[in-house]
Amino acid sequence: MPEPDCRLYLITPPALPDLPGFAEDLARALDAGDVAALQLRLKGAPDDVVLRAAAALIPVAQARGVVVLMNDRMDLAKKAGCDGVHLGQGDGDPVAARKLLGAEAMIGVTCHASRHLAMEAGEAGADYVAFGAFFPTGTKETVHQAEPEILEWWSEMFEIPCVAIGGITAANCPPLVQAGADFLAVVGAVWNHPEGPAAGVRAMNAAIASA
Ligand SMILES: Cc1ncc(COP(=O)(O)OP(=O)(O)O)c(N)n1
Ligand SMILES: Cc1nc(C(=O)O)sc1CCOP(=O)(O)O
Ligand SMILES: [Mg+2]
Repeated sequence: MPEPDCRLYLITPPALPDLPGFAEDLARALDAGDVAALQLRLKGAPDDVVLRAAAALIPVAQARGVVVLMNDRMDLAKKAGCDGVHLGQGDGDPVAARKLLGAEAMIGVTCHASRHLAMEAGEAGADYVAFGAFFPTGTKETVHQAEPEILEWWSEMFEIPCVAIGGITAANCPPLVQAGADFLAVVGAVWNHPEGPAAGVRAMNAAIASA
């Protein structure tokens, strides 16, 4: 099947108290539909916990053609054998990440709601720029609010893909898809879906396809 223009980018819940159980949930979620990428985002977890999670989850994702990015930490991305890293504005330099992880690595950069940050990230060699938060979210305290116009502007001006993030659900995502988001990054819409994560992936895929 051809890949859709806009794809789902899944981020792990902030903590994984039952790693074997989560690995099974992840496999079921990825088997339920189209997911382009998985980000390991275990905020505040010790390095050994993150590396153990990576060792359990990377094979599940990669076996299904899903690329795996480490959040925040280019050093752990390298150690764990991730396909790339997602860097926030305080998480390190994309140029240094490229040097460490190599030409094939996927490097994403948080740009909040800033055209300037996005152009800077593009010049630094980012493989995607991420804008958000588009909607209120219970996953993280956010201070920046983005509007769909920034996706429209970016996708008209630049070839580098853009990711939309923050409170995105099947119900509210159509304007982001229509504005040109290449990826929708979600936590709650999948992991907190009332019928389970597989249903969450199916709902997001259906909403993207009909947007
Ligand atoms: C795809 C994607 N976009 C944005 C973020 C946020 O990154 P950051 O601002 O560094 O915040 P934390 O995620 O580290 O709390 C992201 N993780 N992924
Ligand atoms: C990790 C993250 N970064 C954001 C940003 O705005 O940069 S919003 C966010 C949380 C995304 O989780 P959910 O899909 O549950 O809202
Ligand atoms: Mg970060």
